[in-house]
Amino acid sequence: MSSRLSEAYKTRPVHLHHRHLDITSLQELPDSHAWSQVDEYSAAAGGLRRGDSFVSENVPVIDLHDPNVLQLIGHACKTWGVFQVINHGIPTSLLDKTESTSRNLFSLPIEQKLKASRSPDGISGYGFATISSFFSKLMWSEGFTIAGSPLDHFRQLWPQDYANHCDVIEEYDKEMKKLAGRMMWLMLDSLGITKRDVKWAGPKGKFEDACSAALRLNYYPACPDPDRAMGLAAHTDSTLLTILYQNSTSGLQVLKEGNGWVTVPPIPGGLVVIIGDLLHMMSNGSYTSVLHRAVVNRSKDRLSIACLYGPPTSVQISPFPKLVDPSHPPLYRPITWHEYLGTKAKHFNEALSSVRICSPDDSNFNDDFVCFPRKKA
Ligand SMILES: C=C1C[C@]23C[C@@]1(O)CC[C@H]2[C@@]12CCC[C@@](C)(C(=O)O1)[C@H]2[C@@H]3C(=O)O
Ligand SMILES: O=C(O)CCC(=O)C(=O)O
Ligand SMILES: [Fe+2]
Repeated sequence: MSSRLSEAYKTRPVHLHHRHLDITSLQELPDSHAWSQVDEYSAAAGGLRRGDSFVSENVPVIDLHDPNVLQLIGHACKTWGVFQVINHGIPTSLLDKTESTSRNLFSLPIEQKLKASRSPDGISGYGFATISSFFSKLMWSEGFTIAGSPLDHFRQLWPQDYANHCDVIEEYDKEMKKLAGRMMWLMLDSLGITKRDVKWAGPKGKFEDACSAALRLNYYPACPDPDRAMGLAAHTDSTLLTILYQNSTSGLQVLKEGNGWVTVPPIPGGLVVIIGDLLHMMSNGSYTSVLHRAVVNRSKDRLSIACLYGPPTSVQISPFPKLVDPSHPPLYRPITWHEYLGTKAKHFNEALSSVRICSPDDSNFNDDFVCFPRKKA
């Protein structure tokens, strides 16, 4: 796995002043984890509050063998910014093995997990999501990020049998990167972008070896008071795209205009594809980087594995010239992934609008501020 991504936080360390608490055995929600605002954004998007039931639209499920796959993907990217894929070619056995390694990791004693903690200027290791620093309350989840080789951290976690767990994670990373490269072309194709338009897609034009990815293992224990807790706060991903495996417990929700928060139900063997901020910029705003979050529940724990896929960290990302003309001026200034991760660590959900080109007569200019007002828990 590439370790270039690990450089991104060296100049902008993310200090988290939270104490680690073993939340798995708690019978009550401690004040440190009690959120007063769990339904932010919902009213603005025209939806109901958590717990209210109403019929809403469903996140598209796309069969990658469907003859209309390009149109289906293009439509999903524009209207939802998220979809699920089936017939993607990733063997169920690999998904099962990776889930089993992740479960094994999170079931280790807290002292053991803390031996593999993420450092403030690092990306890899056990610890809170980087966005935790924006909230006064803690999230009801544990996480482990892997960028580059997992070997050093896994040796700390499993001194005896780290090798097998490393093999599983490395195989998963390799397969996910291949699928992400394939998804990239399906999404770009449906925008009319060809290999000639993407100079950094690597020698074979398949994004392989050119792109970086980080894996984030997320674990959400069952929660004694789920309505006042937050598994992972609403955010967009700072990626080109994210491929998410979720086990059979639901919890992922996306914000959809006119519907509010919509649950992405787990489907056997399915994988969720989430458009990130960089693809939003490259498409000049036509593909939506969707605001999403993870909620928790009282009876079941939940596990998800995100492959956060981005371009080579020092390539300038900007709207494709093909998608720009006098009536569609570029909406974003060029930025590298490295710089954008730093911007996200500083501005969180306002990062995207901070990269937006300011034009006084652009009536949409303030849209991002309207959609993503920064909220404290
Ligand atoms: C490459 C990355 C994207 C990410 C920050 C990270 O350095 C590694 C973890 C990623 C993650 C996963 C959970 C949500 C998120 C917002 C976070 O805090 O850590 C994302 C970050 C992101 O997309 O900005
Ligand atoms: O656990 C989930 O469903 C969401 C995880 C996520 O959004 C992330 O890791 O970026
Ligand atoms: Fe995410």
